[in-house]
Amino acid sequence: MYNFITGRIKGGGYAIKGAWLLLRHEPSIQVQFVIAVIMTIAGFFFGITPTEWVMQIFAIGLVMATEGVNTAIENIADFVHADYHVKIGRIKDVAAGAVFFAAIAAVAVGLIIYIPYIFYTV
Ligand SMILES: Nc1ncnc2c1ncn2[C@@H]1O[C@H](COP(=O)(O)OP(=O)(O)OP(=O)(O)O)[C@@H](O)[C@H]1O
Repeated sequence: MYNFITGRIKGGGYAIKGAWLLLRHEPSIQVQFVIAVIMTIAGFFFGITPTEWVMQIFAIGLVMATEGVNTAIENIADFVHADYHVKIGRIKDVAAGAVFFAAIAAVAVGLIIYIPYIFYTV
């Protein structure tokens, strides 16, 4: 039981270290983090509802998590095969495609939340 708990705490530490590495070294994650901060400020500014907060937080989390996994896949791909290979290109394209799905969903959520606040509030 003690080992289980210390193991989980250690795992959490590695995860926080990984999140910090992404924020420090990955330009795409840095851009998404800035967008997340702007959207959070917008949420307070427009006074969005709790449900809208949940949607927004999920959208931000989905994009940043997918981008993190994409970065890990890119790193693995470069590690196992640093030279050009058509399969490595395909693996990276597919991983980037996953981020694209998440980003499209996040943009849709953002538009659905904010268009009414921007255009229909008197
Ligand atoms: N070793 C390779 N072999 C074949 N194609 C590759 C290789 N490395 C990259 N590519 C192609 O270049 C694209 C960009 O790859 P790269 O590793 O530069 O990612 P990136 O655009 O910098 O991603 P991110 O912005 O998320 O860091 C890939 O999606 C793939 O099509």
